[in-house]
Amino acid sequence: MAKTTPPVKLNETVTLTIDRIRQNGMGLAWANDAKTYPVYIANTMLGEVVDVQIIQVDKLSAYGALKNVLKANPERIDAKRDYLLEAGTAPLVNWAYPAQKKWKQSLVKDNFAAAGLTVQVAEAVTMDEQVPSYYRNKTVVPVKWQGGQLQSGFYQRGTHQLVPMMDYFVNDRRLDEVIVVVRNLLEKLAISAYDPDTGQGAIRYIMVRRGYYSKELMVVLVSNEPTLPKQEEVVRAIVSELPDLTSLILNKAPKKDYVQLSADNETLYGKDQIEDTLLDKRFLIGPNSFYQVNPVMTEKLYQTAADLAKLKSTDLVVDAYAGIGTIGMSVADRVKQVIGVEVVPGAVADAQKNLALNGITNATYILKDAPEQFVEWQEAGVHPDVVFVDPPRRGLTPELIEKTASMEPDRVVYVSCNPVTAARDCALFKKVGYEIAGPIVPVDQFPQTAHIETVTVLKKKG
Ligand SMILES: C[S@@+](CC[C@H](N)C(=O)[O-])C[C@H]1O[C@@H](n2cnc3c(N)ncnc32)[C@H](O)[C@@H]1O
Repeated sequence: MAKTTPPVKLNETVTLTIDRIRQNGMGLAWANDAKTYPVYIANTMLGEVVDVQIIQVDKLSAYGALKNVLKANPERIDAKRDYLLEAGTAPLVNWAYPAQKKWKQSLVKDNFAAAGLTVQVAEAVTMDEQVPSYYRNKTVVPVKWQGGQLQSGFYQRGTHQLVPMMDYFVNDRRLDEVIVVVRNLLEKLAISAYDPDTGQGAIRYIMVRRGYYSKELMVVLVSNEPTLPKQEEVVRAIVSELPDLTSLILNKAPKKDYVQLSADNETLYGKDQIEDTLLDKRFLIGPNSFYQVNPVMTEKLYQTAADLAKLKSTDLVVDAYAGIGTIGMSVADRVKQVIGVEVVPGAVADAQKNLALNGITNATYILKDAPEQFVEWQEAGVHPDVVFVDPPRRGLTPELIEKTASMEPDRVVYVSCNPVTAARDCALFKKVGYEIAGPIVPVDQFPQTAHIETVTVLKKKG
């Protein structure tokens, strides 16, 4: 192959036009007339003409930092929160919310088109606020001693330098307050924090989770060491400074890897879980359990999924990738039986407690890898009417899709947090006899970010 020289040089400033917005919310501009060499630029919008300083040059593409907007998209705003762009936590913060909503709708359509599927996509279901913010019920924040102070914030990309941050804009405000209170107490008691350079020190992260309706508060100290220095003093101080504390947990995570929490928890104060409500059902939530982060939108998401499923009182329903059983339990009253599967032991334990808490007797949750469980169900002759799937970002496996089709459910309701894998998997469902019924509904669980949740209904053909 002929050796080509990139059309841009490191540190030079160039004027570019944003041609499209990528999946992660970054603008793409072409650096050459042939449109073969893209430059990716954060904090840009479609059609904008921008001055960009080139900050990374690779063989096939480059990254640029926005210096100046020469021609702005009419929906650009100045949220005066550019630190969020650096943190990467709210990449769309300078987009007026209607522009975020419109882009997410088109993103879903484009992803399905790329997978060979022409689909209708409804307008995104959104929060009621004009500027949706302060919605997250959980945050995990790294801490580090720097310049004689214990800082909490985010790691600057590619470095071990922690940038202090107090207002995350997307967290429930009480979460941000609690992080600061706990961090200050740990600082006062001179508790060591994990240093990624040396691999030494105790506290790695502070995690806070709060019930939206219950206001119950869980603080998790994620530690590199099995006990904390001055543990009793730490507990006493946190308990006395946080009157709303329901649960204080030590999570022992001695590994030097990217997994934030281990499965090893010790309750230092209060309960092992907090409780919250979704669609009038009560849920116990442990430190390791997946629980949707935007409670207002979660209710809208589940409502949308249940409505589109057109449930009947005779239906046998599968709740796959169930977490603590929230989807299945929110529809259990309307159907004959729910059978669920989830791979995280703590989540299944919570699901079982949640069944009892809500007096639900027509649902069961199994601890297993979902594809494996689908094989077992299929071999046992199980014939569900409706299958809900809500997998992580990587989506479903071809085997699970094949086994689903073999069980011949009338409807599959695919709840997804990644339109790329949802589109890929729906194309596979099409090959095994299912078609997309009605428009795909995007649900904006993650305003100010590039993420979007979707609900797609697949119906058995013929
Ligand atoms: C996006 S969450 C959805 C959870 C739940 N449906 C909800 O709405 O809260 C995906 C869930 O799939 C679980 N999971 C991941 N891989 C799995 C697998 N191979 N088999 C079963 N569950 C899995 C995760 O632990 C997580 O609870």
